[in-house]
Amino acid sequence: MTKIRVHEYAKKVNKSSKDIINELGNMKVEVTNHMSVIDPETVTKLDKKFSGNSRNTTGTTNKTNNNQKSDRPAQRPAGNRQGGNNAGKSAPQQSNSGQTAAKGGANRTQQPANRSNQNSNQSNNTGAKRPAGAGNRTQGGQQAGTNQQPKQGQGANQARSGGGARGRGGRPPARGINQGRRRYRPAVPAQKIEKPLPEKITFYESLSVGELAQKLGKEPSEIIKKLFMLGVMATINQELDKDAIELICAEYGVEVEEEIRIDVTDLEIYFEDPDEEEQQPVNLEERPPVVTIMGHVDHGKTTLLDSIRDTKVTQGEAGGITQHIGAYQIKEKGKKITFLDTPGHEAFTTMRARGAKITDLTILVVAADDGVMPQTIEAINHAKAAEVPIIVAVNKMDKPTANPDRVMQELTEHGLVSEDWGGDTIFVPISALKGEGIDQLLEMVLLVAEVGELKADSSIRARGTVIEAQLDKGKGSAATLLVQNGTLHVGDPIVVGNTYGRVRAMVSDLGRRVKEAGPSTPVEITGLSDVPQAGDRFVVFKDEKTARQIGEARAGEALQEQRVEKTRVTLDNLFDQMKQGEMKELNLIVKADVQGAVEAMAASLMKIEVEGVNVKIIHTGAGAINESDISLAAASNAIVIGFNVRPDTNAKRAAEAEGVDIRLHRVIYKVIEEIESAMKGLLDPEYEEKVIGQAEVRETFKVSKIGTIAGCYVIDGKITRESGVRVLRDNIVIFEGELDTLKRFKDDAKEVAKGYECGITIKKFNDIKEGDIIEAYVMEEIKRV
Ligand SMILES: Nc1nc2c(ncn2[C@@H]2O[C@H](COP(=O)(O)OP(=O)(O)OP(=O)(O)O)[C@@H](O)[C@H]2O)c(=O)[nH]1
Repeated sequence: MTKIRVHEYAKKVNKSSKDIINELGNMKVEVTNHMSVIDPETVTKLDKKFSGNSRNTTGTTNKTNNNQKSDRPAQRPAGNRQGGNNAGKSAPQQSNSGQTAAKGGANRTQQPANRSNQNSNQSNNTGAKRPAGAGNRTQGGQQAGTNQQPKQGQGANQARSGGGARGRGGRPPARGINQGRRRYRPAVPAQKIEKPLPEKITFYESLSVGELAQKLGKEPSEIIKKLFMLGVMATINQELDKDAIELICAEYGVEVEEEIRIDVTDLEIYFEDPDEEEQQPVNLEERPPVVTIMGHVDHGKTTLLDSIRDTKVTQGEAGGITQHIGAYQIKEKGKKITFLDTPGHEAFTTMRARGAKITDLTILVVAADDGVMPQTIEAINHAKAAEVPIIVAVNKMDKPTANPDRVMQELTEHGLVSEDWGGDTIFVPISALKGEGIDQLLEMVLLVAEVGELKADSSIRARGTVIEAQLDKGKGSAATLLVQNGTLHVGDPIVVGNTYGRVRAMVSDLGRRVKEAGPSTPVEITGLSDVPQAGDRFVVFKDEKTARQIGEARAGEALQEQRVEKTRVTLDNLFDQMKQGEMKELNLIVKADVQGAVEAMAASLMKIEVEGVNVKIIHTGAGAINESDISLAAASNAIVIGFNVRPDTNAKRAAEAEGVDIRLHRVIYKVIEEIESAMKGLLDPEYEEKVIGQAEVRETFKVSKIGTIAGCYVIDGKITRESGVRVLRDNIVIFEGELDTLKRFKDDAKEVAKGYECGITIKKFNDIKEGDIIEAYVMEEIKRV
């Protein structure tokens, strides 16, 4: 007889390699794996064991005396409900014999094959005693849960002593599960071929033990055992978390992937991962760059935009009457460039605040006769925060006072170093007024765009961003969209922000009706059910029904969200957000009275070290906190720190509207302390009461339905509509509550100052008398100064 490998022999006798390896183990013949060679002598022994197994159709089992781990097949055939039921209860008992159970696991999976194919030899008494003994089995199953798992030796004896003995304790408790699951199997099961393990399994959120077993092609009992060995007690229906799933799969060398279900109503997904059906952009082609022009007031942004449009748009587009739709497209050297024609960074940042990144490139206009100004710096920081490349257009070069070197010098301090000086920022001297240098500027735009490798696929359904939108008397809702990917067609079912519809008509920047618009093209569309907002995303869907569903769902969500305030970072919630892992970087904007203080503060703030969060200063400046600071803060989720400066009125209003946190200080170390404490979660908002004024009650009037009106005279400070009030009678507080109405003569007043008369009513209090003093107060947050 020639030498034969394990797997070859297994094939020959119609068994799995594992069976053979086990059998060899029982015979005390050592083999390492299925490739191991079996010597002829052993083969003969094996033959004795396996010979004629194909004739065996009785369902009896090959039992060896020392193979007590394989005692189970004899018990398995017809189903046993109790056995299954008991599985859970009995699982803990495995602890008595965890080792045995684990070792046995491998054998057990192959048992059915033994059962069907093997002729019984010296150990087949087990099987022989139970032809189709359902009764026995039921009992066995019931008892499995209540009996202790035997030690190996015991098991072997019990196996030999027949089904009954085994039923009382000869099987591992978890086997009940198998029995439960197999109750519909025929008494003589077909040969079981072990399923190959999958390479990878996927799951969503969690899997039950049963589901995991199914995915792995294993018996649940095997998984339960593995879990047990890992210290986890589980039942078949128990849900496993990601860690447990990964642990088990690692044991089998199977890869795990957690499925992330996509929220189809989130339009952002169509931008980040456009993996929606066939909508994956594959035919990527070059697309025109989208350019925003920014710069300080009066440095020539509008003039430049007009100059470019006038010189370029009309060329080759004779007859077109440019119309303002928020963006326009030109052609330079055969290539298109799209300009957003709302100059200034407000529009730019508003878009970014809404999560839309549409600008590929920024032209920073700096007047050569004026140099770098506060808004120039703001623009730089806005562009940097959005990671958009900057080309500097040094404007007004026609002026005799033009000093481009100064501009270059000053911009160096802000990280923009000209190529001439060894940096990588492109500077182009221009005169927007005279149209000089425009060609070079556009050439540079194309160059930077080329480096940026801007690509899009015009064959997919369109998606992009709203540049402007308004309600037009004649047209209804009209929105200028910038197509960022794909092609937009008339008739397309579209979701725009929280509204939807079908594109009824499209008008280009030249005022022409068009049927389609490709990547980077701005078009004005009509046909939406409502007016979207600038910065909203739009996505075209395959049919109107989907668009309507998603649009309506988004409108519903938006309504709900309106009620829930946006959670901007404030020092008070900073720690919570850090804890929730939402923040890794704390963005700060630092404004101070003098540049020296700005630098000192920025330097100290950068030194703060708190684990898990970095301080990033995204903008600094000397001077009052202005609206632009707030919009940058809102877009970048930053906190504004004012050192010896205050926000101006517009900034205050904007900060309130946007929920931007402004912290005002007069001592540097207090600023540092406050930020540090907030990062460590130590900051509690503190409030104190501040009395703002007193009014004396001179007369009272009782008016039905209104109650008592107190005719008062403000004797100190002022009374405001929002203040809390206390009623003092002979210096004793007799009531504390809220103002209801505050009137000057017949009109509602916001506040009434000292020396004036007013009428006051107090909520839920009518017992006002002449001579009472109404004290007004407000609760003020204590600024940590
Ligand atoms: N001499 C000269 N004047 C220019 C040039 N560009 C713009 N100007 C003038 O500078 C002034 C301001 O120009 P705008 O284009 O309105 O400046 P802007 O940056 O758009 O200003 P805001 O819209 O207020 O932010 C106007 O009087 C322009 O005529 C130029 O290249 N040369």
